[in-house]
Amino acid sequence: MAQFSIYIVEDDPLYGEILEYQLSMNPDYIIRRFNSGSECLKELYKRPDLVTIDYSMPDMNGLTLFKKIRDFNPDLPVVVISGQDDINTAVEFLKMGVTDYLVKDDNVKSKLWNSIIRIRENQSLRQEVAELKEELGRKYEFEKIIKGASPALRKVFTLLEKASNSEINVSLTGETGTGKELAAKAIHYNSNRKKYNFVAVNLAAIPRELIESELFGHEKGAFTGAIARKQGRFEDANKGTLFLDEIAEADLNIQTKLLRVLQERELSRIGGNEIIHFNVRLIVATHKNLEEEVQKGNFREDLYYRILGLPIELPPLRDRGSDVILLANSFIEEACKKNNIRNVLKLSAPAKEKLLKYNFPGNIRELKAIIDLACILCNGDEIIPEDIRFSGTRARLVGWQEDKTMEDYYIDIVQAFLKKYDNNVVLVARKLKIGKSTIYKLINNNKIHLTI
Ligand SMILES: Nc1ncnc2c1ncn2[C@@H]1O[C@H](COP(=O)(O)OP(=O)(O)OP(=O)(O)O)[C@@H](O)[C@H]1O
Repeated sequence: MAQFSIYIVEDDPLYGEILEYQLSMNPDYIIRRFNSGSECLKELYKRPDLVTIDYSMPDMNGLTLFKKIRDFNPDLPVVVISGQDDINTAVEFLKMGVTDYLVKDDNVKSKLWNSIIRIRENQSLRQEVAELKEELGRKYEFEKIIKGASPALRKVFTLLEKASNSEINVSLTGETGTGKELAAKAIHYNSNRKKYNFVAVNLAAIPRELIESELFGHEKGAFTGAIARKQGRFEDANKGTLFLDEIAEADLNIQTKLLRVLQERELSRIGGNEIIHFNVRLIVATHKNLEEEVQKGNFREDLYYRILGLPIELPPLRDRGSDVILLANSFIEEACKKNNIRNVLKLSAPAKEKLLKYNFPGNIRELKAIIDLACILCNGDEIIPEDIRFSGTRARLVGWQEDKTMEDYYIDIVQAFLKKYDNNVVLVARKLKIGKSTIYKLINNNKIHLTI
């Protein structure tokens, strides 16, 4: 067990010594003795784990001292040791929240010993309950922010929890609108860094020539237009989390600078000499396949390994089964509130069917926009299929690329099905109406990689 600090307030030096001697038999107990209440009060800021007080002290009586201790720390256990065997005083103290009331008799040493054991047991139980509550709170928070209950999302929740409980860098992948930024925020706000800043930078949204100054800051006059010193986003995120969205868009020059800064955990602003140390957790996101970008020579391999950390893939909405309806209902509720629609609208059965059949290339962001519009178009209490409008340009084949061959598409499709059905080759073969051996051949020839 950890060390346990006990303050003894006792004006009788002999009695104080006896108590100290008895308690110091336990090597975990760190004892300090005070001859008066005021001396003890001055040292409370050092956060003892327990205070024992004599009922009658020269400078203040036990009751006054106890009230002052309570004002300072309402949770600190206090044991009163009194020369008076007066039941009324004992009851009064106990009602006020004293942990124990002991009478100075021949057995007081062993009674105090047992009382401390009980207090410690209680404290560790309370701590355990608090920890369990916090853990529960965390789960609740994740599920409150990131809505969904599909098996694909459950796997993500497990990883998000691991990420928030640790300090590891995180790399989020997933198609546009799958909730990468939301996941990054959820990690931050469930982590020990939550009291500090969550800073998001979208590298695709900033002109190339400004990225360096945005990330690392600049000194006044560092370049034309630098009219004042500017702190960079790394500094803004100190002790917190820096979310670099669209990391694949960083050019090789920025990649090199990022690598150096991340390796050394220090930076200097453009045009400055001062070395600035920082402490950030990095979360990066991209809708591209970074490994492929490394192979193509577009992304530095050493930087890739430095930022990879814990990779988390956000599944596309079409792989989240009935989460589509769960999310739709939640967005309907939000939209009705926002638009002052009194009765929360319902999704009719054919409307649900229409949503479930769609492939949502824009994922959750697209679903949200579709639902917002449907709530406005809806005439009754129920959303009907006609209220649900898919934008023609978006309902295209996902992943369409001119340089892909028919075989590439074939492989993509089989790979996607294997992922969706947990690598169940027999089931995938049945769904796609192809032979099992065809799939096994693709796996054996390393054309398909089974992912977990
Ligand atoms: N599971 C979810 N529950 C509720 N809302 C969600 C969920 N996932 C995403 N959203 C919402 O969908 C929208 C898009 O999410 P977000 O911006 O996090 O996606 P993204 O993957 O970062 O997109 P992009 O790659 O385009 O930057 C946001 O409004 C977000 O709040």
